[in-house]
Amino acid sequence: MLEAVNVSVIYEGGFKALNGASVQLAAGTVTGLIGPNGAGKSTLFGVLAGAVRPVAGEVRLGGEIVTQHGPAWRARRGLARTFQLSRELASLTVLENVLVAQPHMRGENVLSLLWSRRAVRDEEDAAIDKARALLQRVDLWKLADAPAGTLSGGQKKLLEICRALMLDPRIVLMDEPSAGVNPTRIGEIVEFVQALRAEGTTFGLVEHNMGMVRLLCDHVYVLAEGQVLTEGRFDDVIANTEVASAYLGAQS
Ligand SMILES: Nc1ncnc2c1ncn2[C@@H]1O[C@H](COP(=O)(O)OP(=O)(O)OP(=O)(O)O)[C@@H](O)[C@H]1O
Repeated sequence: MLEAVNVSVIYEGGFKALNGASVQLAAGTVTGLIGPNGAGKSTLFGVLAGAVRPVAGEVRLGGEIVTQHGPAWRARRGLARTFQLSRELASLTVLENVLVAQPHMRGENVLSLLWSRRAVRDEEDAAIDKARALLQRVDLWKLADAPAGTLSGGQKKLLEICRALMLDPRIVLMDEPSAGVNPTRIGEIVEFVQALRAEGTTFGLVEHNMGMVRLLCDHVYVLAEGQVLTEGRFDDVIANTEVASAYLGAQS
């Protein structure tokens, strides 16, 4: 379980992007954060991941208070986040993209490299096996040697999820997985996330595509002006007239 409790964030210049927001991502579920542009959804993701430090409130991971720990520390505790492929990563191959997401245990330590080349090689072989298994699941292994920049929008999203999965996360935060994806291909991302959830992975999802939210999310929080306006099952939340007209109507 990952939770934010009464978190507030003030950006430079004094803008209060979050104002006492609380959310819980229950284990083995997909939790959606929805709401209008500027509501604070990405900021709240940043707080959960450790990239944005709240001025008030706390973050708990598996019951432990982790507010003071950054993204790398939280990633080692099983919390991963998907990132849009940067320009640099787009020029690497699909396989290289997944391999560079693997945390290096011995490989980055020069001394142990010298002492234990064999162990490093074994580790690399294991990483390649893991990467291959992931890419095969999403039908990208056949494109392993293609530059990632040549993939379709939907394939890039699947690759971003595979990169996150190299960390063996218990929890994955996904910011707008439908962005830039042909609507006819969104189902492939939905199916992959559903399969991973069935295996026990917990997801947080910031998403404007309400079709995707409806298909995927067990629980939804509606954010507005840095606060949680309401929460519940998707159908119940959108049945709330205030939410439907004021916050979702223009975007769904
Ligand atoms: N680094 C920053 N410095 C100053 N203000 C910021 C910063 N990042 C975000 N903001 C502001 O904080 C508010 C919340 O932004 P945030 O990106 O969290 O909203 P969002 O709900 O994810 O919006 P969107 O749906 O458009 O992505 C916005 O008004 C935004 O302009």
